[in-house]
Amino acid sequence: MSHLPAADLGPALGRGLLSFPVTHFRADLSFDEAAYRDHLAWLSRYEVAGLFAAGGTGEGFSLTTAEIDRVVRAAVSEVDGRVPVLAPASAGTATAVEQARAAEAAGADGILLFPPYLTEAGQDGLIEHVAAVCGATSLGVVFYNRANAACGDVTVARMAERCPNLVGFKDGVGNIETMTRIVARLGDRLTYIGGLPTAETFAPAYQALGATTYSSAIFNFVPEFALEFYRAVRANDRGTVQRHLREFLLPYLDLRDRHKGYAVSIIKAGLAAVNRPAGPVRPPLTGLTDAELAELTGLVNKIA
Ligand SMILES: O=C([O-])C(=O)C[C@H](O)[C@@H](O)C(=O)[O-]
Repeated sequence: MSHLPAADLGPALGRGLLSFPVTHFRADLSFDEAAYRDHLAWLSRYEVAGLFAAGGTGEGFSLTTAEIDRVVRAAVSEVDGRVPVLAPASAGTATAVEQARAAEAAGADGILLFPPYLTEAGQDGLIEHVAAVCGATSLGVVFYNRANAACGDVTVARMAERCPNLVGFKDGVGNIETMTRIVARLGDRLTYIGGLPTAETFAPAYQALGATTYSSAIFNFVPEFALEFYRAVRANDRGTVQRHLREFLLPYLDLRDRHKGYAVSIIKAGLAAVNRPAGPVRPPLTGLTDAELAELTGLVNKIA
């Protein structure tokens, strides 16, 4: 099975917007592969630089390893080589290693390495975690800096030195000094990805820090708007960026911030709002109320 060489993955991702599709569930919360594939086929009309299957927006944290494998295989087959497909490696080191190997066998082009759950860890432990996963695969690996895997510049430099196939750094923390330090220290060695919830909000600032791309969850349900916003950011078109922030993104954030976990739930609600339902979210997430869904539908209709 041919994969994108690890050295080519980072530059490829840096060239356009990144898609993080939701994972479709039936009413009984089982994976609805047909609906998922249909969604990817619909999104394939729009140009992106990479697709991250079963990411955070894809509720990868609520899937079993066997389900992740099914979702990744469905994505690989549906995308059919048009753009790189990245698969998650998550949880503790042993599970993440297993998932990285399974992703390579499934034909994915890269790995998004999530923070290990629950336990706190020091910087040396995080380096060992990353080295174990990178060492288990020939695929390019993007490190997801967030929660209990937040790293400083020296740590990231040590990871990059030790792991030639560590190709990307996706930031979900939002510390400007740390990002500045990392980009100054590592330069072009890594591709930098804005990866905070509703990454559009931070995109102009992240571009100034060196991130040419970001993960877009809203691309799931307003793909044209998401791409227009991305192009405006890349072109430094501040007028368009600020208008889109005022007209859609800021009221959207107000709705998203009403409840913990809504950063993901609101994406499935958005799909319901555009008549492309993706089913419920799995616990521990909860769905939006009917009134909130109506508000979101109103917002989406304003930019349609
Ligand atoms: O795994 C994920 O879904 C993410 O990394 C985060 C989202 O795509 C985030 O950037 C967003 O909500 O736009």
